[in-house]
Amino acid sequence: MKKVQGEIREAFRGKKRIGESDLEDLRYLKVVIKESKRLHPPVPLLLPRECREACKIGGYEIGMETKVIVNAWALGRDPKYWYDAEKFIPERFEGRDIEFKGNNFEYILFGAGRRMCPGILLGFS
Ligand code: HEM
Repeated sequence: MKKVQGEIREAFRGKKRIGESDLEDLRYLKVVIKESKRLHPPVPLLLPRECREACKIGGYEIGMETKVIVNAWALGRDPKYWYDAEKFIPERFEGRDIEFKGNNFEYILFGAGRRMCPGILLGFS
């Protein structure tokens, strides 16, 4: 909290007006938000999806019309992908290119692929 407050005060000191582009400078705030969302994804079980055709994922046979629910909450806390997974450590995102845009499957707040959330820029930009 102290660190992120310090960053904000430093970035906006003496400024009378704050615009959206000023937020780009708040790098630590951004990783704090990312870390909060890792531990507490707003949609923890994403949306249920149904398979249009049979497939195999991670060694499991998934039949046609099977409902699949992705547990984003568990992925965000999986020690296979995150060190000290249960701890709040925003610094883990610093200098690493982990985004929520659907390419890092351990961090898929908005889903992934063709049916991922179209509201992503409204929800988290
Ligand atoms: C923090 C905010 C939000 C989160 C975490 C979120 C998360 C999600 C997730 C996980 C999905 C399912 C993606 C998948 O199955 O791969 C989804 C779908 C969707 N979201 Fe969002 N969403 C957010 C905000 C919004 C907003 C602001 C809008 C619209 C203005 C929106 C519209 C939709 C729609 C229409 C779909 C269905 C897409 C489809 O099935 O093709 N979402 N969202």
